[in-house]
Amino acid sequence: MIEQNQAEVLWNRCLGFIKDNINNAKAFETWFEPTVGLKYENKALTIGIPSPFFYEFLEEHYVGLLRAAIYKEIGEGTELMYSILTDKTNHITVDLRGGDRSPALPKQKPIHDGNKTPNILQEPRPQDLDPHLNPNYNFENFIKGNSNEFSRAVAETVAQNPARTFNPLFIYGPSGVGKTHLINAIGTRIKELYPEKRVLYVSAHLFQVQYTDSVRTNRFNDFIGFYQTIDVLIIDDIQEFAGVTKTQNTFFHIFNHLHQTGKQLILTSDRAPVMLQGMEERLLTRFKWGLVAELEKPDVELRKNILRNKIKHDGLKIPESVICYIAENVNESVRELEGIVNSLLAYSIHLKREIDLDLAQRIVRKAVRCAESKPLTVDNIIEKVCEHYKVDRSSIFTKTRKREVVQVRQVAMYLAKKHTETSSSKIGQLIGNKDHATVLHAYKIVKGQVDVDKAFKAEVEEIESSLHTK
Ligand SMILES: Nc1ncnc2c1ncn2[C@@H]1O[C@H](COP(=O)(O)OP(=O)(O)OP(=O)(O)O)[C@@H](O)[C@H]1O
Repeated sequence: MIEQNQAEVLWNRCLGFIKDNINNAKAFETWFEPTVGLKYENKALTIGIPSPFFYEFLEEHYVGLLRAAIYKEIGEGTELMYSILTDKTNHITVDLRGGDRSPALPKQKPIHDGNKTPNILQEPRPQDLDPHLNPNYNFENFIKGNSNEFSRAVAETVAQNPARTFNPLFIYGPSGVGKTHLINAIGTRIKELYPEKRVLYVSAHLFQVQYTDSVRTNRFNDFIGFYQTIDVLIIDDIQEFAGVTKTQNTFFHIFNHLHQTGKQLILTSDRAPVMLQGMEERLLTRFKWGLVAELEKPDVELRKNILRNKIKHDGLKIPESVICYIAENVNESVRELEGIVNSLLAYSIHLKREIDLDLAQRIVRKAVRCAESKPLTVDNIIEKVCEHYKVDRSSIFTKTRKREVVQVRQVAMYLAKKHTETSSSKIGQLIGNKDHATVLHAYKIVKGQVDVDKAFKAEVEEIESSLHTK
């Protein structure tokens, strides 16, 4: 490969020829002076031009002169390539190939190596591009509910009419609520309706890796050119761009190019644009150009429907009472729900027993120990302790000194002191109408036993693990 300065030398010779032969000095100043020789390799000279319009204009008006210049100064058969300096400070360029429309310059071979060879004038066939979509994530198996109805509806609208309605479509929401599923569903539907469209799903992380790699291997032009050929660009977890300025800068140019040329952008994030710290303002503004839709945590009805669907899909038999129990107690994300069903299946195979409420409770307790955000009350504790020791709630208010009832009171007092902010006298009042000294005594006794008796400790821990489940 000849150095770039040699490309400059070659192109300057061509410019000399052009200057001598052009009939209008002003035209030379306007159309040729801003150009620069960038690269010469494999009998192809790449020149940098300020905008795509230069390419159009030069090819339309000066193709004969260009051919004469490069044939004379470099040699017959030399190809001319254009590279748009979209950002002079950062040297971001977009490669175009000259000559396709010009009989004067040699015709280049058609390029159809899909993902690898970007060329926006000779777009690779759509079938050469792997969209990287997950076919398991489609609209058919995306269960509808109150929390996702709006996002789902706009997703379907975008899928029906890419780049005509909401552009960009920005979907945000906490982890595991179906963002990736939904955007894959959009991509898959677009491919079904418009097979000729070049759809690409990419995680923000992968985009960043590709970008860094392209810079490292001197293929930055290929990288940016490739992304500019995409019709529907889907980027997941855009919050990963926060704080990485160069990636943001590059994405900004790709975003602008695609948006301006009527291509669809679909983005997801774990938070709303306004909450995206470390993201350039100009990008945040653009994220809000189209539609920002929130995917909320699924409500209990949606959780039940998702569970029923998964159970049916996996060919499992799980009683409705178990479904309700899981849906009511596992409320963080759909991913968590799916995990519980998978664990249930694994446990039931391992223990060779039917999936029942008891098994579900054990698994849910382990999985969502601290999921509940509501503060515990003394009442919650009394309920769980009574449930555990199978003692009637009302018995703790009687004067009885039966061993099991005394134990229930003491354990309840211990847990109330440990897990609530309630004062000792209030705890005493709520648990059998005792005074604060009794509560402190109970706490000491239970704590002492927990410290020395492993079995008792496990028992108390089991109650503790149930405190946050309904
Ligand atoms: N409404 C739904 N119907 C059916 N499955 C769903 C639904 N919502 C989420 N899921 C399932 O839940 C799992 C997690 O969803 P997904 O990966 O799309 O979440 P996410 O919001 O992208 O999470 P993250 O931000 O962590 O990447 C997937 O298996 C997905 O299929």
